[in-house]
Amino acid sequence: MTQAITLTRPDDWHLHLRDGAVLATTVAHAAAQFGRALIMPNLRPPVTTAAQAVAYRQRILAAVPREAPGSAGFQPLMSLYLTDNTPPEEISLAKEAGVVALKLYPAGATTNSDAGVTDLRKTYKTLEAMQRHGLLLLVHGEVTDPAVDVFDREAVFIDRVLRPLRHDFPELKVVFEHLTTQEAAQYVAGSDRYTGATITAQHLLYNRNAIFTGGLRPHFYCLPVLKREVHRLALVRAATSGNPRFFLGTDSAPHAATLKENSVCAAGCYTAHAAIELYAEVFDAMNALDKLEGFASHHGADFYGLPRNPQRITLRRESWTPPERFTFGDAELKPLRAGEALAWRRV
Ligand SMILES: NC(=O)N[C@@H](CC(=O)O)C(=O)O
Ligand SMILES: [Zn+2]
Ligand SMILES: [Zn+2]
Repeated sequence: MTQAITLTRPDDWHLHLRDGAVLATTVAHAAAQFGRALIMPNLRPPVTTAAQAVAYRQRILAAVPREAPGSAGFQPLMSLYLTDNTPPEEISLAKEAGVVALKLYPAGATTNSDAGVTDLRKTYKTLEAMQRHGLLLLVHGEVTDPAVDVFDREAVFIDRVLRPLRHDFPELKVVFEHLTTQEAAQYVAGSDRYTGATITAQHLLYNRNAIFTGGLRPHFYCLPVLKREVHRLALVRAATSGNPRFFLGTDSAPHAATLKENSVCAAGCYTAHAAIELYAEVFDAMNALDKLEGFASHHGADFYGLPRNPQRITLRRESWTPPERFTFGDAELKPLRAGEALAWRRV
């Protein structure tokens, strides 16, 4: 049995840090393991301009714990929230400001998506500018049509939105975020080098039974929602296949515990406290620890056209139990697997 593995410092290509006092917790967790993270713009109000992204980046950098070994070099990569009205001129400003991507939230699809896109046609001039300037489009891939079953919304998105988009913008780099279905994994595996995808730890570790074990478990509720076992297995095969289209994006999405343990539970799982450890469990279970570095540390950087991180991290096979809760501003945050043992530990 492998007792330790050393890999290139990984990156998180899909991360929610939120803003304000909670950055002390969310940034510290991410910076401790990741070299870079692609920061999601769904704040309230959303990050829609280059100037807002630059200011948000400064607030994140100010929260990096400089004294913690390995954390000091943490680099947040910024994205803008695409709206029906994002002017094409904002794209060159974004490019100059170092913004790397725009995020498509179909209006109403997920947390803080009410300012999202109502009709992709309205954004075509902006998408053209993105294709021209080499900014990526990151998509929350679910339709919002109330007639479509919640568990089918990702698969329907592929046909209704993604295929036409790919046809109209063949050289726009698109990341299909947080895959949850076999259909999505197959679609990405069969597409060209302009399409990539992130996969979260929770979608690799759990199927939808986790939400209902012995009662309703809000901390397993995220969007897109966990699916059947056949889908989980398809995602595990994709992640451990070595295919460079698939890479790590935790979608760690913190919400105050009171908003999770609520009659209307907020969508999002918090995994940033032990993300690489959770992924290691999955790869280990598949006897595929040799594929972890590609998925976690190489494929995403290559897809984004950025250098791989020069630093390395080491994980040891050692059981440890993360805390039940973290401080989250003046609230509490309950992480995935709170108080449950993990098999791998960062050295
Ligand atoms: N994944 C989630 O369930 N929630 C995310 C939004 C998102 O990534 O869709 C959040 O911001 O809370
Ligand atoms: Zn999403
Ligand atoms: Zn997300």
